[in-house]
Amino acid sequence: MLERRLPRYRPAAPAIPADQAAAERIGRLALRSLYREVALAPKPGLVTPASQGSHGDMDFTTFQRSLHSLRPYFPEITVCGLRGPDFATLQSLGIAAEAEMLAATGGINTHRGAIFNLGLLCAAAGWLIAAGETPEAARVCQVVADSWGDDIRAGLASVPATAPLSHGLAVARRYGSGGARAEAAAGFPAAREVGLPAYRAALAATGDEELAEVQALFALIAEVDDTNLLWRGGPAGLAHGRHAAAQFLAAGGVLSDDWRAHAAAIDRDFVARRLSPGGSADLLGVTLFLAGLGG
Ligand SMILES: CC(C)(COP(=O)(O)OP(=O)(O)OC[C@H]1O[C@@H](n2cnc3c(N)ncnc32)[C@H](O)[C@@H]1O)[C@@H](O)C(=O)NCCC(=O)NCCS
Ligand SMILES: Nc1ncnc2c1ncn2[C@@H]1O[C@H](COP(=O)(O)OP(=O)(O)OP(=O)(O)O)[C@@H](O)[C@H]1O
Repeated sequence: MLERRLPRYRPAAPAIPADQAAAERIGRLALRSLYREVALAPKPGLVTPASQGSHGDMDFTTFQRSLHSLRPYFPEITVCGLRGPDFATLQSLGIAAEAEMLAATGGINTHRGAIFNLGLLCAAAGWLIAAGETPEAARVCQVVADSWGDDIRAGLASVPATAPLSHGLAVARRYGSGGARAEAAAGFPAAREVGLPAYRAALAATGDEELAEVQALFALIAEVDDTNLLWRGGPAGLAHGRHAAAQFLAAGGVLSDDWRAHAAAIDRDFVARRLSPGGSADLLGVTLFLAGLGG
C-alpha cells in the first residue's frame, strides 16, 4: 500500500534544500502549463489572446491577472507536498488560492478547476521528491488517487441538500456527472489516457508544440464529461460539443490541410451556442504539466 512506499506526514520538518528547489521548479512548470493553455489559439468557445470565446465577463487580460495572482501558490503547494500532507491541509491552500484569484479578477472564476487539479498534482510531485522518487506523470497521478481520492469523493457526497450549489455541484446533482472531483479522484484518466497520448502523437508527427496542443484539446473535448459544457448547454450541449470535436479528429485533426478553417467553424458554432469547454481547457493544462514531467 501507499503508506509503505511514501513517508508519513511530517508537519514541522524543514525541507532539504535540494528538495525545496526541485519542488519550486515543479510549481513553476504548473504555472507555465496554464500560460500555454490560455495563450493557445484557436480554441473553440474559450478565451484566447484574440478572443473572449463564449464569455462576456472575461478576456485574456483577466486570465493574465489570475495567473499572476497564482504565482506563489503552485511552488507553495508543491513544497507542502514534501511533508506528505492530508487532504484538509491541501484544501486550505486551494481555498486561499481561489480567494486570491477572485480578488485579482474582480470575482470571476478563471482558474478554479486548475487550482484544484494542478494543486493536487503539484503536492503529489512534492511527496514523491521527498520519498526520493522521480515525479513522473503516471506516478503523480497515482499518488493523487491513492492518497486523496477517498477524501475528494467524500466531498462530493457530503454536500447537504440545502447547501448553495456551485455550477459543478448543480450539474453533478442534476445529471450525476462527477466533473473535476471525479477526474482527480480517479488519478486524471482523461489527461493520462486521452490528452497525453494525443499530444505526444501529434508532436511526433508534426514537431510543432502548438499543433500538438490543439490536437490534445480536441481529443479531450471529444471524451470528457465537461461540467462547463453541461452547465451551459445541458446534456444536448455536451453531446453536441463532443460530437463536433470527434468530427474534427475524424477528419484528420491538425494533420488535415484545412484544419484551421474547420477549427474556426467549430469556434463560431460554440460561440453561437454559448458553449465553453472549460473543463477540457483545464485538463489541457494538466496534460501539458504531465508532458513536462515526462515518464
Ligand atoms: C473541487 C472544486 C474545483 C469544485 O468545483 P465545483 O464542483 O464546485 O464546480 P465549479 O463549477 O465551481 O468548477 C469546476 C471546475 O472544474 C473544471 N472542470 C469541469 N469539468 C471537468 C472535468 N470533467 N475534469 C476536470 N475539470 C473539470 C471547470 O473548468 C471548472 O473550473 C472546488 O471548487 C473546490 O472544492 N475548491 C476548494 C479547493 C480544494 O479543495 N483544493 C484541494 C486541493 S488543491
Ligand atoms: N481559456 C479558457 N477560456 C475559458 N474558460 C477557461 C479557459 N481555461 C479554463 N477555463 C475554465 O472554464 C471556467 C469558466 O467557465 P464558465 O464561465 O462557464 O464558468 P462559470 O463561471 O461557472 O459559469 P457562467 O459564466 O456560465 O456563469 C473556468 O472555471 C475555467 O477554469
